Amino acid sequence: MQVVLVGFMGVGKTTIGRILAKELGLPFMDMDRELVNRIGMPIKDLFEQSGEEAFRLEETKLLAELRSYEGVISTGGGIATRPENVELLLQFETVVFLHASFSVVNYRINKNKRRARPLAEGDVGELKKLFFDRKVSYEKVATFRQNTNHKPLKKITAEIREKLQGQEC
Ligand SMILES: Nc1ncnc2c1ncn2[C@@H]1O[C@H](COP(=O)(O)OP(=O)(O)O)[C@@H](O)[C@H]1O
Ligand SMILES: O=C(O)C1=C[C@@H](OP(=O)(O)O)[C@@H](O)[C@H](O)C1
Ligand SMILES: [Mg+2]
Repeated sequence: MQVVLVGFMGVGKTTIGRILAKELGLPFMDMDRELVNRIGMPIKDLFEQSGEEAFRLEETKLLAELRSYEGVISTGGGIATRPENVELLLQFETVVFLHASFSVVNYRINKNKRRARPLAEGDVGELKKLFFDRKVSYEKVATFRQNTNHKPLKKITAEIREKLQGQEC
């Protein structure tokens, strides 16, 4: 089984992916964590040293490698912005679009500063624009959507599992 989680920064991809994988008894891959291991530095440092494009190239390479990965994959929030990633994502068994309101993701990003997100460091207006601009690309690749606003994590993963089961029938 392949389950890929997409959605904006702070929507809960990493947190939910880890729990969902455990509940389904599947391996878990957080793409950002894997990329940090591979490039040997925090994402923020790569952005500063080599630019965002260098990160995007590594991200696409990893996504292509994961095409036959059996498990739960948490992507980074920018995954659906490149057309080549959209093509790849459409080939995975199930892609879940996690969504929440802008105020919720903005709150979560701010309380979670330690995990540096270079694209969230600027003006809140820019972040909001990115939030709305990216929505359409997540929709394009999604098999189904899952709301993560004001809900306990276990309830979110239970709802995803129910939708996954519904798909099998
Ligand atoms: N359903 C939720 N309710 C409350 N806090 C959440 C929820 N999902 C995620 N969080 C918190 O929001 C922050 C961002 O979550 P994270 O999983 O890193 O998001 P993403 O990988 O989508 O950027 C973390 O501090 C996490 O604990
Ligand atoms: O939205 C983005 O472009 C990014 C989101 C981050 O992942 P999360 O969505 O897990 O924060 C990380 O991949 C990188 O900072 C770029
Ligand atoms: Mg994450």
